[in-house]
Amino acid sequence: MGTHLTPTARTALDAIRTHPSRSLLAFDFDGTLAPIVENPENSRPYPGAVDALKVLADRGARIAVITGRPAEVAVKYGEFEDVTGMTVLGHYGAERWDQGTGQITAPPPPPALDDVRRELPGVLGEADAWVEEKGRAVAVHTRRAKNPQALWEALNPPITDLATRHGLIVEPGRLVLEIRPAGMDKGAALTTLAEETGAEAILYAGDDLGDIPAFDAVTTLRETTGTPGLLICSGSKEVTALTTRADLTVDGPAGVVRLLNQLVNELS
Ligand SMILES: O=P(O)(O)OC[C@H]1O[C@H](O[C@H]2O[C@H](CO)[C@@H](O)[C@H](O)[C@H]2O)[C@H](O)[C@@H](O)[C@@H]1O
Repeated sequence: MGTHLTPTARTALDAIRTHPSRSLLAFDFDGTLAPIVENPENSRPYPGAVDALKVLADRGARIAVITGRPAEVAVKYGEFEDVTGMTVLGHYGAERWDQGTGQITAPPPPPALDDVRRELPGVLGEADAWVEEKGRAVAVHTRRAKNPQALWEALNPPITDLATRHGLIVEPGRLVLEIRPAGMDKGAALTTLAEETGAEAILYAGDDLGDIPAFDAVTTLRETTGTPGLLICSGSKEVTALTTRADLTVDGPAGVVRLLNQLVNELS
């Protein structure tokens, strides 16, 4: 694996192989562990993904998923209950589930979301969009529209305006515009977890724009603390922004699982 890696990425990979118990392996969910599907409620991990995570966790690696999903939903869809010591950070890090306790911590949803919910139908009008209710956020999906990308682009300005008027932000993603509170992102979430675990090597895998802060966090940790990091892009035609930042681009969730299995086979 990874014959053309940069020196820091190579160091990270070697460290993970040699000392999995000192490593933090963190993953985005949709588009990285789980293939993209039309209906978000049907999203499930690629076959073999969770089995590979279980083996790595049993070898002592700290496994995390950092997702835009509510933590409870990611744990349920991912069937992560048996991955030893795993942490799921939901809503970009605002929520947390730990396998050890089975507990979820989640701050209350921002009251401004109620106003957004009231005004959203007027903003969407007759648009062929689907609204996902997420508790601490609402996501407007265009994947099932006749022209998904055109609708996404048309809805971006009015949805951004709606969010801004209510002190919220828009998280753009793969044919989705999510209205959510500011103040947390996957970079801050990953940095906190890296500090908490004292990880000596980090792997992060993601596919979408919301993963860029996590990629940046790994880069910063490499530069400031010297922690070796390996950045994996779960490649797609929909998002190309991560490929230039990644050490390795693989072929979507199938490629991520291939890589995990390779890692499992290479553990010392
Ligand atoms: O941070 P993630 O784990 O990548 O979650 C981001 C969003 O993922 C989901 O939407 C995406 O996946 C759907 C299922 O494959 C797909 O239909 C949709 O087009 C994608 O944008 C999820 O529904 C969102 O709530 C998450 O924020």
